[in-house]
Amino acid sequence: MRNAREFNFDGLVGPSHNYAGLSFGNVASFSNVKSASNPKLAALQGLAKMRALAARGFAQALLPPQDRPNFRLLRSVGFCGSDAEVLAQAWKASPVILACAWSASPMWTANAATVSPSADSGDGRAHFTPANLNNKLHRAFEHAQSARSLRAIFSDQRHFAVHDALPGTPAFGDEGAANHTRLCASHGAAAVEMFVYGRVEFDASAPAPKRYPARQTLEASQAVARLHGLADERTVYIQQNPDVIDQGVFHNDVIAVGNGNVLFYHEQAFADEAGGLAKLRGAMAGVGAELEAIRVDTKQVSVADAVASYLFNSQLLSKADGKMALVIPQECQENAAVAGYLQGLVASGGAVDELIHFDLRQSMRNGGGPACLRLRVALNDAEAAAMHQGVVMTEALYHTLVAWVEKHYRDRLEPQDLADPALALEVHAALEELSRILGLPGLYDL
Ligand SMILES: NCCC[C@H](NC(=O)CCC(=O)O)C(=O)O
Repeated sequence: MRNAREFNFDGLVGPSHNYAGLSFGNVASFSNVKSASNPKLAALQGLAKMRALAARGFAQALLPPQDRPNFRLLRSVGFCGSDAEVLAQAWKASPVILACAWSASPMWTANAATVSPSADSGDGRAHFTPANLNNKLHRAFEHAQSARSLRAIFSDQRHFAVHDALPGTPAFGDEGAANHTRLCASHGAAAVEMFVYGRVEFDASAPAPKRYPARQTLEASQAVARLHGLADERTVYIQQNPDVIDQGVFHNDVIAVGNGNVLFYHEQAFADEAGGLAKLRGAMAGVGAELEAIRVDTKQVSVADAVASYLFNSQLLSKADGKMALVIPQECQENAAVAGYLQGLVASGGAVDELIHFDLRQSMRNGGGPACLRLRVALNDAEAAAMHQGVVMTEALYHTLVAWVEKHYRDRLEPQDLADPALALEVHAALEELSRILGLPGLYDL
């Protein structure tokens, strides 16, 4: 695969972004439950990141938000009547189910799908498997629109295959690219695909967390690898350390990030660090790449500081000069241990020589950092030309979307606002206009 570039598809934050405390095991989601959110600011913060990275020459695109509230979900669990009546009944009977139907969680596109570029797959096409996200009610229905959006953008079946999500049952718990990393010599070269799982459904003796749920199973990772036709010798499965899941590391991308031949990770990330790295090194030798492991010790940065600052939920981006930039949330600079560590990292002469930081506070308060907000899709020139162009970030699209956000988004949402039928009408109007802006007329089933 020549001339490949890695596109980052950031989630455009939807107009119903709110703090509902829906993600047990995600510390930020739980600590900010029922506080007031600012959807307008959230969307503008996300757009500012996309614009800045596009302006730096990184390939940048977006995935659209999803239709909310999810009336199909609300009606399927017995709320009935007009839309306004459905909202009123749900608010009275179960505000938490109502919040699930409103969640803007599709903004975290690292969980939208797992992606295997054409250089890795069995049939020379780029493969996408939307994640079923079945561990959480508010996320378990995202895959239908994720598949629809991906099929609209990657519609050319000569180049792309978008699968259906895995069966939505605990054995196949799948959280997408948040637990998946490619390690390779360059984006266009065949890579080793590393899948990190939290538990094994059919092996009761395998370690598992005790306090918080493990959302990704080995069985799901293996199924995705099969669907994508990945070669066994280039596929590595590594178990996440169950103790860090119990400390709030609900996805591997909260404690490790990889890019090119670099794996940046915390010493406690994996159940068997030495064994996992040996498997990676062996597989990478087969694709002519040598692993550069950047290991952060607990005495440098504790797991608690990693979770609070989201140091590892950063984007590692390859620059034209061969070095890498680390895209971090500003919380990293507000944490003394992490800020000190990062200063040393960029001064060390290693792969990472630049820090780019963003204010993503609105998303961070729900446990989503820079890496959660993006889905990586490595594409060669022919594939990049074949995908829908209306989602590629440009200065013009940025300004159009800022005006669209200013027109349609509220700057404050509190729990009781989710019972307001006017909000549902506002969201529909916004999404209808968005599908026109993006040039995707059939994007939503409105
Ligand atoms: N990759 C980051 C995902 C963050 C996401 N948070 C949430 O869904 C919080 C929603 C809320 O509590 O309102 C999650 O935990 O899956």
